[in-house]
Amino acid sequence: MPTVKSLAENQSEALAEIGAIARQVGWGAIDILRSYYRGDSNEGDLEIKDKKDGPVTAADLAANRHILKNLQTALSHEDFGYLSEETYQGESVAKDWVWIIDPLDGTRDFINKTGEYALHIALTYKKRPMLAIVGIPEAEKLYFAIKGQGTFVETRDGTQEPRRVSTRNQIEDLAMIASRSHRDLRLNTMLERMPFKERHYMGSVGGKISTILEQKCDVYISLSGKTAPKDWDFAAPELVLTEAGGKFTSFEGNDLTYNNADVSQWGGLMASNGHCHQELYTLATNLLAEIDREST
Ligand SMILES: Nc1ncnc2c1ncn2[C@@H]1O[C@H](COP(=O)(O)O)[C@@H](OP(=O)(O)O)[C@H]1O
Ligand SMILES: [Mg+2]
Repeated sequence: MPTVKSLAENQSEALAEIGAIARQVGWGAIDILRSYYRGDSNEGDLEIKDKKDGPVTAADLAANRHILKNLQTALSHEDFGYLSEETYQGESVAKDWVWIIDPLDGTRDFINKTGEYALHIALTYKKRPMLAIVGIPEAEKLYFAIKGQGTFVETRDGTQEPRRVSTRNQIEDLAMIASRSHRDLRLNTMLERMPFKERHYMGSVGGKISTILEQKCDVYISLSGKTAPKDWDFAAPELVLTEAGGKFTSFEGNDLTYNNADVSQWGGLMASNGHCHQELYTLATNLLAEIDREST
């Protein structure tokens, strides 16, 4: 059984072993989400409930139970902490190694049947991601990455292929993707003023990052408003993008940290293929200042 001791002794071997466990758990959660999505779950209806930060369904909760139960069975209980969207108690977890889990990213799109939802499982060490799974149930694909070892996509039959970001390197040639449902006037105005070649909108952070890994898009931009995305929305997508050659930072160019006192990720998030990353976040920052001046 992989433990914190084995992680300290031979990190890459232990992470490879944990990665295999996490992928298996991820496929099980994909099956649960797909069966609720199709309405053929034995466990009953979707039972949609509105919470402060958006809707939650029986599918979120069932996938969450599956992930926690199986990770906790396969791994030493004392060694790892768990920060999950569905069980978050308002406090950070006092462990070095912490799993950050979103069993259903894009719940609103799941309910609205756009097919644009994902599953995120990240293992972080001292607030930074070391291992990540992003499952895309409706594509039956599972992206995974281990720090320093690249990003791969796995299909149902266990076939794995490496993934890299696109080589497009002029802002005018880039395809941008942003949220379908979390956009306010400030973000919309900023996106309109950026000279992208294409603009796309879809649900789920994992889904948007997967379009960059498939080289259909090159940039994902998000901006908090009255509310902000949370650690579980970003931790796993970050690592699968950066290990594929992309960059994932705040509008100030900083890395994000996770499992802080506040799980909200306030401010702007720039995720790109990396080739004009600094130019992109500098432009975003300048445009926001311009927009804010105009509105006062
Ligand atoms: N400005 C914001 N405020 C709060 N949550 C946000 C947000 N932008 C994105 N998110 C969260 O990020 C996830 C993906 O959002 P989107 O589909 O719009 O990209 C959703 O979470 P969940 O569906 O996991 O609850 C959503 O709640
Ligand atoms: Mg969720």
